[in-house]
Amino acid sequence: MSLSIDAAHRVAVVLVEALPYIRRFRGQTIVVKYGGNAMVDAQLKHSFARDIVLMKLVGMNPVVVHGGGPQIGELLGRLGIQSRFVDGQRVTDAATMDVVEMVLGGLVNKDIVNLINSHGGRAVGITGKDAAAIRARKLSLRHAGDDASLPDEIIDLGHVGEVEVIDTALLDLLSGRDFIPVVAPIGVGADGATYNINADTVAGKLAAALKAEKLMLLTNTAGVLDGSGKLIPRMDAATAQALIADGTIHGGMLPKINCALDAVAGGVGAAHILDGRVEHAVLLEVFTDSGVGTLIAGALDGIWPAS
Ligand SMILES: Nc1ncnc2c1ncn2[C@@H]1O[C@H](COP(=O)(O)OP(=O)(O)O)[C@@H](O)[C@H]1O
Ligand SMILES: CC(=O)N[C@@H](CCC(=O)OP(=O)(O)O)C(=O)O
Repeated sequence: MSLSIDAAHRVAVVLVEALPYIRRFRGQTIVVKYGGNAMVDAQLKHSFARDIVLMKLVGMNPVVVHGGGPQIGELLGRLGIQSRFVDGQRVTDAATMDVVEMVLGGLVNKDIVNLINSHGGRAVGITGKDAAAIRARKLSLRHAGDDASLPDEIIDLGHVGEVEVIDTALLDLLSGRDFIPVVAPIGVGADGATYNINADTVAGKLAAALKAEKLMLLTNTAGVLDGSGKLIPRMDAATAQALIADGTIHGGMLPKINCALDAVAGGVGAAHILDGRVEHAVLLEVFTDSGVGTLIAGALDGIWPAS
């Protein structure tokens, strides 16, 4: 492929404009949670893969964490296994766990690896079992009842896990050797048990463990919306808590906000909730001052301290 002089000139102008951003993020880790529409629409898939490859080429260290809830649901449906969610978490019995591991660690993970590699990247897919990168334990979900004098109800979600510790050795090795890690949100217990973990949660914990400069969570809205449906461009922890309390933030946005808040409290520079329906959402975030979507700033931004 060769460019005309006109096209090459346009490319040169753009590259020069991008230089300050490339310099700023060179050598920095950027964790991207990939899911929602960006993962099913063919055109968006290719634009996402190109963004990740370009980030790597200019010296950033992208680490991709992926979801796959709809894909798991589809195979469970074909197998006639019912799924039930409590607070956005899939109740996971042994048969469901097998399907989750097959779909996330197999189909979805390798599809993303293949996609990135088809655009010239060198992606390596892992689950949290590889090198025991994601050590997990069983999640005990607490539910406060209406009567505050009674103890919280503990809900058993089966093989759903929470992250105990992230071992970054393998991820560091891969990123350091120019590979792009693609991580499926499966954890492993000290006893070798397999755990199904919410992908947003894994992305947040991974970003903190890798001391990432940015955590980007792609979703299917413009970002976090206020009560009248308008995008909130910036948010601090207090505003987020107020919007959760009054119900403006609910459902699938809850784990995203919570993991974004955890990540910035854990030292990640900033977390962004981005519109995965927009082409090149990831690059738009990196190459603009104002950014796109909702920014939850961390201590490194100097806007407010991590709690
Ligand atoms: N305040 C809010 N702003 C934006 N989306 C919200 C808000 N509160 C709840 N949501 C819901 O959260 C959804 C995103 O979560 P989810 O569907 O789990 O995303 P994904 O599949 O991308 O992980 C949105 O589509 C929207 O329905
Ligand atoms: C415990 C739990 O619910 N795990 C999720 C893991 C995948 C995921 O989080 O995928 P999305 O990001 O596409 O929702 C699940 O089983 O669906």
